[in-house]
Order: sequence, then structure tokens, then C-alpha cells
Amino acid sequence: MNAAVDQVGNERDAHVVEEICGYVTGIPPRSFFLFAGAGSGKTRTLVEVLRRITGVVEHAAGGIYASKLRVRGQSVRVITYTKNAAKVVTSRLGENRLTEVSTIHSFCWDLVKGFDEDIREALIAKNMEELAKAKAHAQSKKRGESDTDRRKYAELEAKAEELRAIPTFRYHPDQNTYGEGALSHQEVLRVAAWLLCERPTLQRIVQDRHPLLLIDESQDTMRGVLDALFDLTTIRPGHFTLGLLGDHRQRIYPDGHVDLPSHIPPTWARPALQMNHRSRERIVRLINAIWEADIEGRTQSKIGVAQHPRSEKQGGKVRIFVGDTANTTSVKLSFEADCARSMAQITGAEAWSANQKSFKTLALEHKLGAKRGDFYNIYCGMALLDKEAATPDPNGERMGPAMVRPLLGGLLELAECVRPDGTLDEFAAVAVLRRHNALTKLPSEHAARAVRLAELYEAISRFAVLCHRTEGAQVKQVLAPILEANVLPADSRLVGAYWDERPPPPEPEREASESKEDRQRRGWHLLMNAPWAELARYRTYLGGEAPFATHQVVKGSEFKHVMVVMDDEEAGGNLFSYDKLFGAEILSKDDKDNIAAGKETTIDRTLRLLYVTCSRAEESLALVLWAKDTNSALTAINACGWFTADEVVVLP
Ligand SMILES: Nc1ncnc2c1ncn2[C@@H]1O[C@H](COP(=O)(O)OP(=O)(O)OP(=O)(O)O)[C@@H](O)[C@H]1O
Repeated sequence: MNAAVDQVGNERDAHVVEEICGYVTGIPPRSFFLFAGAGSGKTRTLVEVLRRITGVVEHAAGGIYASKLRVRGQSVRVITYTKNAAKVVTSRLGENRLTEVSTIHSFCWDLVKGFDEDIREALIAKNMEELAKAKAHAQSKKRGESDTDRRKYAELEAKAEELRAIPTFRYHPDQNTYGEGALSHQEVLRVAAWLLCERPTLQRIVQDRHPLLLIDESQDTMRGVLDALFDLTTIRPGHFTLGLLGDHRQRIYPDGHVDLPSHIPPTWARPALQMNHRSRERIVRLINAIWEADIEGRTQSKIGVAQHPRSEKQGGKVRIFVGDTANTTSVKLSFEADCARSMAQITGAEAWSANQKSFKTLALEHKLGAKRGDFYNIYCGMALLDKEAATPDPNGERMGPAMVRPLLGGLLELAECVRPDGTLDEFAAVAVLRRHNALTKLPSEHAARAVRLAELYEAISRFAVLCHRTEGAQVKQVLAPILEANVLPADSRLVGAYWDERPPPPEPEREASESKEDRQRRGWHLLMNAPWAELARYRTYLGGEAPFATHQVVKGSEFKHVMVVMDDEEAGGNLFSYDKLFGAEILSKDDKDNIAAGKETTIDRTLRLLYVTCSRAEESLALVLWAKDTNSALTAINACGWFTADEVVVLP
């Protein structure tokens, strides 16, 4: 941070763009880490720097920098965390041939694609590393190697053999790739990181193409790639500059460096943004306090910059509601509705009222969101079929499991053609059928064609009646006329499940012991018997448009009014614990071992997650804690100093 700068008020960060331009265009240029907290306007800063150093905005040193890029056929490479973020940067930047913006997966694939020999070598090297690690681990055990260990060695050796026989590798940054030579998203990052360390030619290529690489959300960037890029700044100094933007307080994913600031080389510049342009004063004060908290079980350092709200953003409301997690889900939901009503009174904002309900609810786990959004049965069914495809991603691009086609596509589109009075908008329905290639196989002979059209009409009319009578109708019933008359192209697995009369297998005692086939049969059964009305709500959730989201998926977003639901009991899992954070549960032996070893703890992870969720709110924030032990939680909450007495509400 440039200590000479003493600006106050909303303009206190005004010098940062210029400061960064100075580092980038300096001779020699200097790498930097921009510490940019929640709502500090990272994107704006990034775009303003890019505009200057690519000659869009007049800037003496920037103009020279841009000419050099042009003459050398180079560009500035910008890496964002999501595709959406890449689109935001690109759209704000406008047409700019000197900048290339993409996700890290696209960047890494651009580097390695086509170099099949190298990819193979990298994969085999990683495989050998894993084998050596497995052997070292097994041999360190008191009883020595077990049969399981030997099986693992054999699997890894077989995998290496397989890799040797693969001629070409395939990958797509935006979708999962399957079959021989298909690389996973993780593998592409690992391969690129390995090759960047091992191949001087690749290092040269990156430096020659992109003398400057800027990485947004660097706290969550895979550390292997980041380390390889750190090294690149020291090979041929002056030829490659790295600019990291980020906030380690907002690290959500386990891939990033545990403590990014401590990895930044001492020679780097460290500018910082101190403003929070997003949230009102009360919320900014809360997130500052959260980060400064001394909580038993915290091992992460308090390094960070306290934020300042904009001068016109005084006020803001915060409440924490504490209730007993032993309540049933329906009781909890009704209390949460009371919390929203209470927020409506406190803030006077219509958004919290039962009529509008336009606040955003953030839950830790999809199941919590699914219960609150009333699509629990559908979600559980989809998750059993294919967990990854069933959950939304930060780009809102997930389509649900491929095997349920046409449930989430054509079928819901057809349902939208049913008017509120139950009649069918035939014109719109034909357009849906056309879009989904349902009319391409009509018989050419006149009479047969008429018969088939009548059949389709009959099926869709029955479907419209069933759709309209949504109360109580199950997916299987509504699907029946469409599948039986073969109206829309359907996945064979869906068709098989529809005709499958067998009862579902029982729920296993341990998830891991269940076969994929049994799991999917249970999924199909749940899905077919789920209320039809849940399907549309689930699709909205998948697209990121629902008023519910998980804590992790809202990275980079902002909402006027936010309700954070914290309920360890319902969420399951042991990576996070709001009960431990808020004193409703004592630390476990594992937690204590981690603290003693200075490792990251449940408290560290949960504190950061809370930091991220609270910092999404602009105007008002309701925290709802469903605690295992409400009395202990209340004692800890009253003692922590984050809230005033009138901000703590006990749910009866
Ligand atoms: N200089 C500024 N003046 C006024 N408003 C700003 C300024 N910079 C950013 N904002 C606004 O503040 C909000 C937060 O900005 P932005 O989303 O870029 O923050 P961020 O640093 O990416 O935050 P996070 O890391 O929390 O996602 C946005 O609504 C943005 O329009």
C-alpha cells in the first residue's frame, strides 16, 4: 500500500488504477498482488487498468505499452474464475484486440492442446508421483503394506499403461468430456502446471504471447498453476509480469493457497483497495468484525485491510435470529417466514414482505435450498442420478442430468404453452415441437400423416389437462401421454425408468456401499413420483434464477437483501460448522489436532464462508442460526461483540 497517499471518503482508492499502471508499465515492470476485499470494485479497477495499458484511454506510459504489445503481436491475458465473470470483463472492456479474457481452464487448455506427447508425459509423471506417495504412506504404517495398498499400486500402474496407449487427448472447458483420451477439468490444470514447470519452450511461449497475466479471484486459483506462474516471473526477469487480484478472506474452494498473502514474493508491489462500494455501513462493520474475530479454533491470520463504506451508504440493518435445530423442517420454514416479516418491519423494505419475497436466501447445502424452494423431491431424485449435473454452477449453465431429457427441456417448454385457464396455446406448442425436432419424422403419405398429427394433438391435449391440474399430479402421470405417444425425443434411460415397475432398492446404510445402478434406480423412483409442480421450480434453481442459492455459488454476486440460513444438522457434512463457530458445539478432537498442527480448521472455513455470504448484502442482512444448543449459542453471540443486544433475536 502506498503510504504517501492520504485520500479519504469515497475517493480513497482513486490512486490504485494509476499505481497499478505504474507497476505494469515500469522499466522493469513489477508484479503485484492487489488486495481487493468484498465489493471493493475489483472488476472496475481491472477494466480501468486494461483500458489504459491497451491504449483505449489516453495514458502516456499506457500508450507506449500498447504500441509495444501491438508491434510484438502480444496481448494481456486476463483469467477470471467463471465464464460469467469473463463475459462481464469483456463486455465492459468493449472490443479490445490487445486483451484476451478467459477462465483458467480455457487458458490452460490453450497452452497444452495438441501437445499430446507432452500431455501424456505429464499425466504419467503425476501418476508416478501418486504411486510413490502411496508406497511411502503404506510403508510408514506400523503393519506395513496391506492388500488394499497393493491393489492401489496395481490400479495406478494399469492407469499408466493405459495412458501410454492413448494417441490424442480431448477436453472442453465448458463441459465434461468422456471416453478415451478425455481429460477432466482438474487434469487439465495439473498437466498445464507440470508442463509450465518442466518445459522451457512452453515457458517461452507464454512469456512471448502474454508479457502480462492478470488473475482475478486468485485466492481460489489452483495453487499448482499459480506456483508455476510465480516461477515464470523469475525466469528471464522483466519478460513476464503477474498481477493477482483477490481476497484470501473470501477463499471458498480447497484448490487455492491456504494463505495467499504469505506466498507473495517480497519484491512484489501490494496495492490495496479499502472501499466497500456495495454494502451499507452496518454490514461493512459486521464483516470487518467477523474477520477480526478471536475465536477458539481459528488458525488463519487476521491479515487484511479493514473496509470503509461509501459516505452515502450509512445505515443498513443486521439481525441474527437463533432457534433450535431440533424443530422440524416445516416449523423452521414457518419461523424463517416470521424472520422475513420481522425484517420487513425493521427495514420497511417491501422485498422482505410475504407478497414480494424478493430477498435472496443463501443456504449451505442444496438440500436446504431445495426444501425452502419446494423442489426437494425432484432435487433428491436428480442428485441420485448424477450429483454434479444436478447442482447449479456459478455460471447458471447446468442443464441437469442428460438422462432425464426431455423433462427439463421440451417438456417444461410445452407446459409453458398451457394457459392459466388450462387451454393450450397451439401455435406456441408447435414451435416447441419444431425446436425439439419432434415433427421431422412425420410420415409423408397424407392419411398416415393426418393420423400421426391427430395422435400428437391428443397426447398434448391430455398433457395440458394434467399440467393444469398440477395439484397432486406426479411427474410420471404428466409424462405419460408424451412418452407413450413418443411426442418428444427422450433419453432411453428415462424411457426404461418410466416402464420399470420394480420397487426401488432400499436406502443403503452407508452411501459408499451402494452400487451406481441401485442409486440411480432410487433416483428414478423419487423423480417419477415427485410432484410435477416441483420440476419448474427446480429448473429455475439450476439456472441460478431462484431466490435460493448455496453459499458457495454466490461468489461475485450481490443482492439488496439477504437471508443466510445456517443449519448444520440439516446440511450434513463436516467441512463447515456454524454451531462450532457460534459456540453451540464444542471443538472435536480432530479440530484440536488441526489447531495444534497449525492446519486449517472447520472454524477457519466456516468463518470465511460467513464472510462471503454476509458481504453479498447491500442493504439488509438476516442471519438465521438453527443451533444444537441455543443457550450456548446465545451466550457466545452476545459475547462476540459482532451484534448489539437488539440485533439478536431468539426464536421461541
Ligand atoms: N468506484 C466505484 N464507485 C461506485 N460504485 C462502485 C465502484 N466500484 C464498484 N462499484 C460498485 O460496487 C459493487 C461491487 O463491485 P464489484 O462487484 O466489482 O466488487 P468486487 O470487488 O468484485 O466484489 P466481490 O469480491 O465481493 O465480488 C458493484 O455494484 C459496483 O458497481
